[in-house]
Amino acid sequence: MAEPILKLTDVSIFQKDNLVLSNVDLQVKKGEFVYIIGKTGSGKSSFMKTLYGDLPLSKGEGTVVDFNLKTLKENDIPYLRRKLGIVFQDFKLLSDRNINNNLKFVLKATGWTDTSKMDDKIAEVLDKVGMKTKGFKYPHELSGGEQQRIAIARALLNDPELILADEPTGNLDPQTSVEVMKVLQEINNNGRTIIMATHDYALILKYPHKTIKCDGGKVFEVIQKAI
Ligand SMILES: Nc1ncnc2c1ncn2[C@@H]1O[C@H](COP(=O)(O)OP(=O)(O)OP(=O)(O)O)[C@@H](O)[C@H]1O
Repeated sequence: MAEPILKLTDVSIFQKDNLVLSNVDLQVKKGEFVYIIGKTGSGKSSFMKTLYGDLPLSKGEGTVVDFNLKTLKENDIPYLRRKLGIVFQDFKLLSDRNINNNLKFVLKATGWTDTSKMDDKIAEVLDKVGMKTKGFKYPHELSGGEQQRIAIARALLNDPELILADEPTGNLDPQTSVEVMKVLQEINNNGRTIIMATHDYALILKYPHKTIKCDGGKVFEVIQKAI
C-alpha cells in the first residue's frame, strides 16, 4: 500500500490575518502526481508555502514527509526542505556561477563534502533532465526551458520524497512547457511524488492527474470535465 506523504486535516491557511483557504482536507500518497489549480489570488502559492514551511500552519493538522507542520520550529525548516525538492516559476538560479557550481552550492549547503561524490551526483541529476553537457554554462547562456530543467535537477539533488513545483511552466511558451512537463512526468514515472500548482489547463488535459482546485477560499478535487 502506498503511504501518505502529505496529510492535511481541516487546515486553514492565512496570509498575515487574512484567511486564504479553510477546511482543507487532502491526502497525497507516495508516487502520486497532483495538480493544484485556481484563479490568480485563489491561494495556490499560499498552499504550497504552507507545505514547505514558509507559512505557519496555525489551524488544523498537517504532516508532510513525516514532519508535523503544526509543531514545526524555525530550526526544523532546513531539515524539512532537504526532504523536499522545490521548483519555482522564476527558476532562482544563481547568476554569478555556472550550472555545476549552482548545483555544488546546494550540495555543500546541505552537508555534502566529498568532491567526487558531489560531481557524480551533479552528473546524475543533469542527466535525468537531459542537460548532461550544460554544466559549464552560466544561467544567462541557457533558454528559459533549459533553466527550468536545471532548477528541476537542483530539486532532485537530495533525492527528495516530494517535489513541490509552483507554476513551473509559468514563464515558458507552450512548447517549452510541454518539454519541462515531460521531465516532471518522467520523474513521477520513476516513483517520485509531485505536487504542481499551475494555471496551464492545456498541460492538465495532455497529462491528466488528480486535480485539486482552490476556489472561494476552499479546496476540492475536480474531475477533468469540470476544469
Ligand atoms: N505576502 C503576502 N501578504 C499578504 N497577503 C498575501 C501575501 N501573498 C499573497 N497574499 C494574498 O493571499 C491570497 C492568495 O494569494 P496566492 O499568492 O496564494 O494566490 P495564487 O493562487 O498563488 O495566485 P497566483 O496564481 O497569482 O500566483 C491573495 O488574496 C493574495 O493577495
